[in-house]
Amino acid sequence: MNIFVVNSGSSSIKYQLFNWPDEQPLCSGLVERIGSAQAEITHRVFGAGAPAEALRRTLAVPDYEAGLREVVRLLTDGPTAVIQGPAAVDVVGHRVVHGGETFTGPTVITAVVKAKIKELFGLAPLHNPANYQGIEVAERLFPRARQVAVFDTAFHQTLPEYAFRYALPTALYTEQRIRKYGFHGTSHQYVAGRAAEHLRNPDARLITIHLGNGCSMAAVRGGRSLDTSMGFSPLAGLVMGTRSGDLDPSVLLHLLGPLGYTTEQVSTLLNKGSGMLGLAGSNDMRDVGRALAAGDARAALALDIYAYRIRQYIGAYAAVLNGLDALVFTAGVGENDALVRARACQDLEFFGLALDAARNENCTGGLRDISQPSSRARILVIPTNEELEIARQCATL
Ligand SMILES: Nc1ncnc2c1ncn2[C@@H]1O[C@H](COP(=O)(O)OP(=O)(O)O)[C@@H](O)[C@H]1O
Ligand SMILES: CC(=O)OP(=O)(O)O
Ligand SMILES: [Mg+2]
Repeated sequence: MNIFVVNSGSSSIKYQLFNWPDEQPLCSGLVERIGSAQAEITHRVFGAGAPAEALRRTLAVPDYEAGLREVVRLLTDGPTAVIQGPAAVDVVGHRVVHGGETFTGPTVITAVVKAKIKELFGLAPLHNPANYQGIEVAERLFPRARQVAVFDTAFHQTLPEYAFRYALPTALYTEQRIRKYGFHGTSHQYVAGRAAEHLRNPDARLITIHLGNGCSMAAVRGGRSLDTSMGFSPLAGLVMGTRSGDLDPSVLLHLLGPLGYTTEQVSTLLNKGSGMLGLAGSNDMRDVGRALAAGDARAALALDIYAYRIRQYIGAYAAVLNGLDALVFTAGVGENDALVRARACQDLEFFGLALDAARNENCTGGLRDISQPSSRARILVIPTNEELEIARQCATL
């Protein structure tokens, strides 16, 4: 069986094709800057005889349909072909960011499921519309395949009510479903599973720290999410690439009232113009690192704020878990940025956490332990693989 996994973002598509049940990736790739004449496709083929280098191509990709069509061409034609045609794909697994309270596990996509995903556009305006478009295009391009949705929110549906409810009048929850949902669940679930295996402890108390463009943390025990830093939307919690994370809600009222912002402007400011971009001038942590090395004071303060927020959540989640077996760093920043990891683990001796500076600096490859042997809890770096986790969940259906 072949499972094709699609992760449609606001301007990109990440994809991976797996042969099942051996979990063997046949190829993977990324289409960036969809909607531009200078879009870029990076495509990698795995297995015997495959070219070692990824293929990179710049071309016009006006929309998702054009992007996925190009990917299908790479899968089926010429030297990159790994399958005969679209009919060789049995299942298409889609990352869908918001599943509300309706979806607690992988779900075969029907007209009813699509309508529900559409209803949730307002709660995840940066993500669900793109995910939905990815589904519609995949239905056209892989008409024979079963389409399955795997929701970012599903893993966090185990949060106890006292953790997911806000202290607002009850009717706002019962009638309007205003509550904490949490996101990046597929990633937290995947790395928590890997960590528990590594520790040989299925009941491990873990704090998983996903630092990508969007950033979130989760408190996980026995493979169940007990709390997480994102909330009603993916805007809450940590400082992110372009999102503010936690704020006093009065700041919004001040922007909307005395400062005369429209709701649209506030949304753009908090989702797209804040975080590291707003503080340091770039949402890419590599730029912030370079600016810091060049003595830029704004970059130094931005990194202080970013790391301080992570440390606050480590403290909170150690309390939620009543102890800690491991801290797990993952995603683009968490896997690659030794300075961010070092700053996030600073001054946590109280919790018995001791980072090994050399292991942290020289850390490449798969799962790595970067703590000192004397550390009471392990500090792990585990590359996330949302696509593999999505394929596994599709296979369970
Ligand atoms: N070598 C690196 N050092 C520091 N940060 C990095 C490095 N490589 C990637 N990143 C960061 O990772 C981010 C993207 O992470 P990723 O998990 O791919 O995010 P997303 O899935 O949200 O697009 C980039 O914005 C960049 O800041
Ligand atoms: C939910 C979310 O924030 O996703 P991403 O990090 O991919 O933007
Ligand atoms: Mg991501």
